[in-house]
Amino acid sequence: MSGTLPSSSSIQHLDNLCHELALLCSSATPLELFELLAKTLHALTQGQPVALYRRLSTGNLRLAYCYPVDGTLTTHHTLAAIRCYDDLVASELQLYELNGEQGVWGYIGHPPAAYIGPTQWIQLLIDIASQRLRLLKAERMATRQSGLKSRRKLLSRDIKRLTSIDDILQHHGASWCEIFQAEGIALAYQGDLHCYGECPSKHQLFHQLQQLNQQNVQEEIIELNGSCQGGLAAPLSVANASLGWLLMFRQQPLLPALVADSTLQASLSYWMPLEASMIIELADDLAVAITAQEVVHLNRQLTKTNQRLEGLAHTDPLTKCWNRYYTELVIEDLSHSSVSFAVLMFDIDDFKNINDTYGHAVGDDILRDIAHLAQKTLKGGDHLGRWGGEEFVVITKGLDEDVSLKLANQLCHHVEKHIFSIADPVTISIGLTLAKPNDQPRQLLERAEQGMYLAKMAGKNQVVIC
Ligand SMILES: Nc1nc2c(ncn2[C@@H]2O[C@H](COP(=O)(O)OP(=O)(O)OP(=O)(O)O)[C@@H](O)[C@H]2O)c(=O)[nH]1
Repeated sequence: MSGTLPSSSSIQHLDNLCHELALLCSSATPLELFELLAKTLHALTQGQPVALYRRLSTGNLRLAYCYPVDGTLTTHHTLAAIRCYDDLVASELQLYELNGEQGVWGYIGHPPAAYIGPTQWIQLLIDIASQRLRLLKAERMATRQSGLKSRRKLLSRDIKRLTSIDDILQHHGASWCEIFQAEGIALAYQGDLHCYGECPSKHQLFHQLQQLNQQNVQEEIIELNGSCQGGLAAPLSVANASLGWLLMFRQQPLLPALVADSTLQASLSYWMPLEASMIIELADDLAVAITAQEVVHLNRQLTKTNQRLEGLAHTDPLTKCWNRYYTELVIEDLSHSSVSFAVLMFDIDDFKNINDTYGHAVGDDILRDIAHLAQKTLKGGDHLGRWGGEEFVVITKGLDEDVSLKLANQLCHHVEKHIFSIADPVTISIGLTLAKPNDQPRQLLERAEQGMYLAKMAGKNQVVIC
């Protein structure tokens, strides 16, 4: 071109080229870009089919796009058969390199054409397209990476709140699908499958997992074929222990409806290396989250079991109030503290008579009723324990003698007024004592018992302070 005036046809070409370049520069997705580039090449070669191959990290090639979309692979079988650079060279296709960040990203090519537009313009078109592709990919990956980063933060924050793997998938599945442009996610953990979105059937998944586990694979990530075509599997592992698999699925092939040929299907890649590494990051987070969740769950169960055991060890089975062992501990503890407290010991009057008249089972009911009644009379921080047989002990804190006496009298009164299931009256006798400095538990209890004995002596159904 240099030194000569351009002809009118080359001006026309230039016009078209400027238009194509403008379109390429404004393409919003790689697919749109491939379409435009292939369409332009198709026109410049007077209707030759155009194929685009992506270079994999293994050095092999994969057909990623072809134009025209319909029918090309049926009429040009050789395009689909190209799997490596040697195949490409042997094919005699007219080739152009698409350069990515790290060298050749892929190739675009077409069968030799009888007429072809000016090659330097085509090269310019390819260069601009490569540049645009790099930009689009960088932009898209940056958005997705930052999306994944914030979802990973949310996952670690949610570990304690989410109660199961299904719960994790319900809360995060939709966002992960969006970030990875996937239709479905499955988590295989301890022989169970948990699915979100559109996944292959459980039968197909179990079959696939069997294969994955048998392969004893060393790779970090595996693209799936066959019935799980479009799936990517990343191992869930913590500290080198394998827990299961994270599977992601893209059901839509890059070449819609073109690829009936299953050998070609097997050679299609649905995931980019950067996506794969992002999925590994997610799998690592998930493995930690699931393990942490398991630990939280086990801890909760352990705490519950401990509480139940502790409750059983400290509770009287008949009346459900504290037992003597625990009541002794409470008195022991309070005796060594500076807290002021009073001890009430009470006993059901003529209980042997009640048992003899109405039977032991009715006697048990009366014991339960009295414990319930006492519990209702006492305030929140007070302690009620069954001391043995028909004897109970109450410990109440922070009350002086007058208020303690009032409480004891109230208790007597409530029992007397209560309507029990028997015709005979039911009453109690109470011994009351206040803890003195340097009191030993035994001294305290002896005084309370003495008071109770005196109350019985004085005619029962009353309180005596000792
Ligand atoms: N139903 C029932 N009876 C019990 C239980 N534990 C002890 N007893 C009975 O409580 C009765 C206590 O009788 P005594 O010690 O003679 O005292 P009392 O008849 O209440 O006479 P006073 O103390 O003088 O009023 C005995 O008959 C015991 O068998 C129990 O868990 N259930």
